[in-house]
Amino acid sequence: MPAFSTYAAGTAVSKEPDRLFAQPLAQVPDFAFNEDVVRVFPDMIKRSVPGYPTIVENLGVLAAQFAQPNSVLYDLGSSLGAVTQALRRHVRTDGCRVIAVDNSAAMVERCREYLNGQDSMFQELLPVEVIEGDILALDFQPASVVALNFTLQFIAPEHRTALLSRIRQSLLPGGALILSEKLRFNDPEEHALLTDLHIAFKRANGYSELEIAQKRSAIENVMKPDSLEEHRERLLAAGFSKVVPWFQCLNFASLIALP
Ligand SMILES: Nc1ncnc2c1ncn2[C@@H]1O[C@H](C[S@+](CC[C@H]([NH3+])C(=O)[O-])CC(=O)[O-])[C@@H](O)[C@H]1O
Ligand SMILES: O=C(O)C(=O)Cc1ccccc1
Repeated sequence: MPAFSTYAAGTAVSKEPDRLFAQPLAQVPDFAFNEDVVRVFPDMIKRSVPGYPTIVENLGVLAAQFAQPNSVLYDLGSSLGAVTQALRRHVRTDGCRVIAVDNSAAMVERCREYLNGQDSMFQELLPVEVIEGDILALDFQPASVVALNFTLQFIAPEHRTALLSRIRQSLLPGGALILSEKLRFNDPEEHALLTDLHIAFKRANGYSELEIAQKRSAIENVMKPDSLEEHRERLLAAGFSKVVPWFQCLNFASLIALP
């Protein structure tokens, strides 16, 4: 059995530092998961999302509790496959396989390279299929675990309930959806405080005021966070029976939703 200990152990991910927003831009384009982002993505997400390494690693631990024999585990919006790799480190249930899906060609190409690298080193890993496609158009197979790790916030708000309903319908008894998101807060003071603390987190991770401001304007049209209450109501409306938050660090949280 390979001795994995930390995020992405086993296959070296790119260590290129994120300086995408370091120079003043005449006009900040909308954020897109393109080649430039792919090159710096591991550094960007770790320095931007408080609790990200803890969420990813423990998502594997949680998934191992819900995985059912001979079922599919989905990693939706897989980016470079960090969640898929955590599933491979922790899930030992017989006959499970992972389907990772992302609609960014650049992400999918690099993700396949990482996972193929692992496959060639270790034989006993869960089989993985990486699909380049839109999760809104996915034909779901019966699944025991579905991970939406910071992906739903990039889906147009009007499509979110339909997507969650389709996920709910594909979930097997005993399975779970694990949903991680940036949160907004209905209470303006709470929202302002946690936003300021998130900015402090980014500053402490070496981002300048300019980088923070330009990244903020790049994501504001493409990433639309909801409140915890909105998530809970939408998940219940989509047919989930129980919603249990298991992690929050500043304005980033992860929930377990049970069928
Ligand atoms: N409609 C869509 N269909 C498929 N993929 C999509 C869609 N919309 C966006 N994406 C993809 O969702 C991913 C969101 S990043 C997930 C991090 C990863 N889960 C991680 O744990 O490292 C979150 C972040 O960067 O904050 C990107 O790779 C998009 O291409
Ligand atoms: O950077 C931010 O402010 C975020 O909210 C998180 C994020 C992380 C990576 C890509 C897009 C957004």
